[in-house]
Amino acid sequence: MTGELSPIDRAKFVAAKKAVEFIEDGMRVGMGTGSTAAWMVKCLGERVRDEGLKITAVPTSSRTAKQAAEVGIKVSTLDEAKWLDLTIDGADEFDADLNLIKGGGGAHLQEKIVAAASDQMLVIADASKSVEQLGAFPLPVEVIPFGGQASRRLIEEMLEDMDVDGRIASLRMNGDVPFVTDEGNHILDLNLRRIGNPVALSARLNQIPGVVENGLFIDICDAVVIGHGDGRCEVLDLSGNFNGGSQADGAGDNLFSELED
Ligand SMILES: O=C[C@H](O)[C@H](O)[C@H](O)COP(=O)(O)O
Repeated sequence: MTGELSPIDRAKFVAAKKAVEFIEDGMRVGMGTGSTAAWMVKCLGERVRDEGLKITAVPTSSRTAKQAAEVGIKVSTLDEAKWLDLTIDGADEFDADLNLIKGGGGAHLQEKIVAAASDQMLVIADASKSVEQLGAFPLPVEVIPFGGQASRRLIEEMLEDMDVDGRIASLRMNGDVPFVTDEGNHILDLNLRRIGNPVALSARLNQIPGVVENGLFIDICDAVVIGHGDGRCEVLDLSGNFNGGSQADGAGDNLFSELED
């Protein structure tokens, strides 16, 4: 099955496989959204099926809920679970402080709510997501459809005031119509190129009335499992909970060779 994977999918797979090893029986687990998180859902489904692992699983999107059902994972809502032990999710970019850009798939609102309600957030990513400075990936901002033009103008004025590089907010489209999130909102993508002060930018964006949430995850992520195309993975852990505190451990692990079917 995994033998036909491209290097990028192999990297996502090994990161996901490694991450689900941290899930223990009885845990309440948040399941992220996206192509990397989809591997995690698949690997988790295998543990549920093969080991009888018992978990409370909370999806971060309708897409993930559907994938979970397909692999036999019963899902709960965050309100039913009340609080989570661990959330595993992908990211569009991460920096050395483990600040993130998320929302490339438009799911960052539910993802941020779920991650914030978790004791730990573990990100899974291929090595290309590692950046020195956030911002090359367009920053997603979820806005309510009402007054969308005014919100866009307020965002662009705020970007000008902050003197950032790119000041255009592009409405994300789905063919000929605006993309609609699970919460019925729209997404504006900010082409900033580099984000000098993510803390200030995030705070100012969220002060704009029509903004629901932006895709900057600051001080939320505890560790990143980084997958490589050759099957190696490593854990960048600032929390000490995932590899005993070293910053990059397991760089020599080749999970892919162990796991190839
Ligand atoms: O809205 C989508 C999520 O934030 C994803 O986790 C993020 O875009 C990364 O997705 P992928 O794993 O497909 O690159």
